[in-house]
Amino acid sequence: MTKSAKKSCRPRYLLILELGQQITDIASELAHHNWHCLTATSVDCAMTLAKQYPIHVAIAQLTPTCQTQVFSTITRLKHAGHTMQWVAITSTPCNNTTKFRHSLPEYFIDYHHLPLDWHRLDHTLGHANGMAELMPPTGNSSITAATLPPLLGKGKLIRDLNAKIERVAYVDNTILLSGETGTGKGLCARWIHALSARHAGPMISVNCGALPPSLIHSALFGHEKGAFTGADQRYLGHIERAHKGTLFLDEIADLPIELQVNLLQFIEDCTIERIGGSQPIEVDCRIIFATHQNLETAIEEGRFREDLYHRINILRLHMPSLREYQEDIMLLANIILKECTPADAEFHFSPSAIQAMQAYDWPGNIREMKNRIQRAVVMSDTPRITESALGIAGHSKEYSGANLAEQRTVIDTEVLLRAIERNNHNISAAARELNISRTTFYRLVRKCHIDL
Ligand SMILES: Nc1ncnc2c1ncn2[C@@H]1O[C@H](COP(=O)(O)OP(=O)(O)OP(=O)(O)O)[C@@H](O)[C@H]1O
Repeated sequence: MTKSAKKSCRPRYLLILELGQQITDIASELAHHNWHCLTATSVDCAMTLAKQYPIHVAIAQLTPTCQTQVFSTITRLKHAGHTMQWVAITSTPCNNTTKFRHSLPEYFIDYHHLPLDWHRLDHTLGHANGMAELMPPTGNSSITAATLPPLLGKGKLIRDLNAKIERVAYVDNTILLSGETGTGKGLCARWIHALSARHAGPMISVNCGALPPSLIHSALFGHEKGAFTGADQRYLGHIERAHKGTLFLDEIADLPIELQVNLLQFIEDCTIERIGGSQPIEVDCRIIFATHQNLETAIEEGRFREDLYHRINILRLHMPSLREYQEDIMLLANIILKECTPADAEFHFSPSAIQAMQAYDWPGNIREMKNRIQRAVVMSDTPRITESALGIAGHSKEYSGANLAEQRTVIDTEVLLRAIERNNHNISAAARELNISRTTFYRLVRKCHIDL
């Protein structure tokens, strides 16, 4: 028992995370050292305990089989604002062959291995607990941008996707992201890199469709001085520059078929050769591929190698198009509107704009939504953003067969809002102008959900 623990009569809570096989019985031993141990065998259980008890320190039993779940549980607890200090328990000392060795410093302040020296472990935990008690409450402030899920949305589709992204981020495998343009493949790749053990290394993004065919080989693999006319110095290609980090190859279906062989070879043996070079160069990077095209069709059309497809199609994440998560459309639109609104201004969507946005197909997905809202904010003369300002008039239910009651509400809302604006928010004047009583005016305001 540490001196501080003897002096204090407050209980010291310790969360023990056991998601895989138990390495050793920590709880019974540490109970003798004045720790109030709370064992969690699932992420939900850990979340519940973290909400109920003032836990400053936690232990995770870390084995190669449960490492991914452990890392993602720690991240989820962080997302929820639970910033306890973590200590790992491993069965053997970490060395060069331990798979999770690079991730340890990311998540843990220390690790102890079997056979455990209980006094040393108690000292580590006591020290962490004492220091944490001195810290001011942080709320969610310790959550960095990199650990917050970037894909906006509260619906099940996006929540599941965010959870899957977290899960794949911690393993070092190749990932394939598919989905329409503007669905957030680039955003997702950056987030995976930020969460991964390679986050301190470079993140190199290459759009395979944007590189001129004559330069693409050298851009990816580099060249030696004098390799071809104009090669007046050595050039390190994108792949080599991604060493120790992440290589994001966007629009992979646009990579010329001859280069797909070189890429496959690199994926197989992790070495490249610069053009004009004679030495294989080892490159250690994780590759994330993305495509908005259907790779299966590209194979049928002879534009994509089947062997490369099988090599990259192992961990695949599909980014849903915006129209697939309708329930989140207004949540996203309001967040984007807030981001675009200058500090001294205020904007809101008109009811018919809301209907039009919900009825619209969004072929360009969130990128299109961002662009439309940004343009509307710049061009609007009034605080009210209409479907015309968004450039999607004709998609609202007003025009697409909504029932009479819905159409009346849309019209009433427009009329009321205009009257309120014209009369500088003087409700009596607005009611007078519309030739209705104040009571009727307020009833209509309530029916149309207008926020006065
Ligand atoms: N689910 C999302 N949540 C928040 N922002 C998003 C989401 N999806 C896309 N965005 C935003 O939309 C824009 C386009 O995203 P991004 O470039 O990642 O899409 P993409 O799928 O890679 O598109 P492309 O296939 O055209 O390269 C970015 O500004 C990004 O921040």
